[in-house]
Amino acid sequence: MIIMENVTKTYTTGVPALNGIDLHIQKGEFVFIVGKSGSGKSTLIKLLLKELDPTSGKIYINKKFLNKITRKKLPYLRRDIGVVFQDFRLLPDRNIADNIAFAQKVVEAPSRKIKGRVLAMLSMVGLLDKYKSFPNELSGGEQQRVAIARALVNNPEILLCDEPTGNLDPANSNEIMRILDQVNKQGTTVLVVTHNMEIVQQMRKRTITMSEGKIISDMEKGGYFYED
Ligand SMILES: Nc1ncnc2c1ncn2[C@@H]1O[C@H](COP(=O)(O)OP(=O)(O)OP(=O)(O)O)[C@@H](O)[C@H]1O
Repeated sequence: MIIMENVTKTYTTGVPALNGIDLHIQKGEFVFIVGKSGSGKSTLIKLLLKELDPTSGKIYINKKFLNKITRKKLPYLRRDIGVVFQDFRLLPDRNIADNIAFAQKVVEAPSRKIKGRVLAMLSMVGLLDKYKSFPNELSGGEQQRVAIARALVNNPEILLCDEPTGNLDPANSNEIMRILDQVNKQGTTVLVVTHNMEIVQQMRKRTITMSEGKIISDMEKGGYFYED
């Protein structure tokens, strides 16, 4: 599903942000990626989305060889991957139903199908009654639930979350994790970058620890490498 082979990324500054990453993630896994600030987590996410290309090494997603995907074919890759960010990134001038529908319009789904899918997604994140609200009328936790609904509306095989609970209090963070767990149990592969070690401990999922551009531990069920 996701394969990285000896992947290196060096920015123009010359510092290797990723240095020899070997990573295999199977379909249906739930994986946390943790590590100190600057350890290379966001760079790894950007490579998976092909926002950046590796300096060396190979990346495959769903058997697609990312190194060889042309810019023109990028939308096909992006259909396989939903993304959720720390800062939600909703469109402020559209209500939440339109925020979610927007992602479907981008892939040119028929309008009847869009409506049904948007309602199904809103129901999944428990926000059916708020479909006409605008993002600024929702709490942070609710906005993140909308962002998850938007990321899943095209039924991607993979959901990438970059610090999804970074702006949320513990109760909202737990609710987001409950939804991500449910999404994973329905078959979506879920990858979560986080600094929230409490959540990592509670969830007991595969946890990869990065340090200085390398994977320094890869443990089942919430084990991670303590670094100080
Ligand atoms: N655009 C860039 N140009 C040059 N160096 C960069 C760039 N982006 C990141 N870096 C460097 O690459 C390294 C890895 O950064 P990255 O953002 O991937 O870390 P991170 O683990 O996601 O950090 P954080 O937890 O703070 O988000 C750091 O040394 C960072 O300074």
